[in-house]
Amino acid sequence: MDDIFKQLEVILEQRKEASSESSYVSSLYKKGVDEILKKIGEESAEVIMAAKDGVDSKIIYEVADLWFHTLVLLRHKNIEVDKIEQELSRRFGLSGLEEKANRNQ
Ligand SMILES: N=c1c2ncn([C@@H]3O[C@H](COP(=O)(O)OP(=O)(O)OP(=O)(O)O)[C@@H](O)[C@H]3O)c2ncn1[C@@H]1O[C@H](COP(=O)(O)O)[C@@H](O)[C@H]1O
Repeated sequence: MDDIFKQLEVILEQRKEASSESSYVSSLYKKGVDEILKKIGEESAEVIMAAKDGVDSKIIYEVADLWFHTLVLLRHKNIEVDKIEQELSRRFGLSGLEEKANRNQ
């Protein structure tokens, strides 16, 4: 699962050098962080509307759009996906869930 995030991370880094005419991501970088944040806002609203509609396929589609644009933001800020994984792992450990999960294995 996290493999796709890592693969996308590589492509999103490469897009910093690409021409904006051929690449959506490159054009977003060129428009600047406010445009990336705007997309995240729009995609968040679309996730909410999809969840209200209650159609699973729409929710999946919109969450993919939201996660994708969040990955673009992270790459723009040079924050690695690993850092998010580490933060979630830290919280998992803090909550004692890790211990419980290990006990149930
Ligand atoms: N996963 C995605 C991805 N998900 C969503 N999008 C784009 O994000 C935009 C979402 O915007 P909206 O939901 O508002 O939909 P829209 O109305 O069609 O788009 P707009 O006209 O509003 O921009 C669309 O233009 C989608 O094409 C993506 N664009 C690219 N990728 C990945 O990023 C890689 C690099 O993309 P390029 O930079 O385009 O080569 C690709 O190989 C893909 O793997």
